[in-house]
Amino acid sequence: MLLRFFKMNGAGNDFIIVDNRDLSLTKELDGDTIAALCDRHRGIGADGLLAVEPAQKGADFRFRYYNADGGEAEMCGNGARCFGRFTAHLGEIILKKVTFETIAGTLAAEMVGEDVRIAMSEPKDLKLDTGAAIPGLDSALHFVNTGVPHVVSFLESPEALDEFDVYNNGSAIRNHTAFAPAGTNANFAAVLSPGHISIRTYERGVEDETLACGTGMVASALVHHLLTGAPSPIKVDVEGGDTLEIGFEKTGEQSFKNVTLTGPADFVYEGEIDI
Ligand SMILES: N[C@@H](CCC[C@H](N)C(=O)O)C(=O)O
Repeated sequence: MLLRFFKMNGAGNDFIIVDNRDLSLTKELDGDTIAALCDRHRGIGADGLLAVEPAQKGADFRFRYYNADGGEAEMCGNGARCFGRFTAHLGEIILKKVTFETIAGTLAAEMVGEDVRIAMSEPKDLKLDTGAAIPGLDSALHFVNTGVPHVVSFLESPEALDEFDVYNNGSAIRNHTAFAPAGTNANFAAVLSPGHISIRTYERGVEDETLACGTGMVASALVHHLLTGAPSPIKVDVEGGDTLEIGFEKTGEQSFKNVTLTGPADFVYEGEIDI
């Protein structure tokens, strides 16, 4: 069959997006097919695939997200902005706000000028300095689930981050027994100035560094706040060159509400491919 798809990216994290509101694609889009579509040499190429499905709990849509390896993940921050932009354009009138159900909860996307702002789920399982370690890395491994699991480790300087081996260190953290069986994404960060950080992320399910990771930016910004007291909003520079903004309100020593992620979500092209 011919699959109609759209290609989008959020800060360089790139996605295939398909409209499955009539559920006609559900059988076709198995894990192997998704992995083949995301293959950068033999397929369309992407960090993940987003499917728009009908809502089950009263929101506007249901959000499904699959990593490049074909496995489903609970949430994707950059994907959520692309999903928001895409679904806002599905009707005759372009919507300003859409809501959608993810495995991590019901979220909202609001169009803010050129950007999209996601109202994120409340972060959970936050632990500063988990005590886990990998050989050759001295900095502490902090953990927080911002929709999906994230480790955050702050390096001593932006220069150290530039030269850092994200692939090998990220893979060691992603597969560390301390974060099994789900595994984790791994973010390496550096402070540029108070309230402004830079991060690089190794993504679970892509099994490599990506140009940006939205839930990773949120995790890193919240850890930066807890370690330094930097107030909301926090700016995050990513490997793809963009700077995004994380907003939050603190509700307790290590709890937050009204967490937002604001940044770009761009259409690239649309096409058809035989699957
Ligand atoms: N790119 C994402 C995160 C996607 C899911 C992640 N790879 C996982 O499996 O946890 C983002 O922008 O948040």
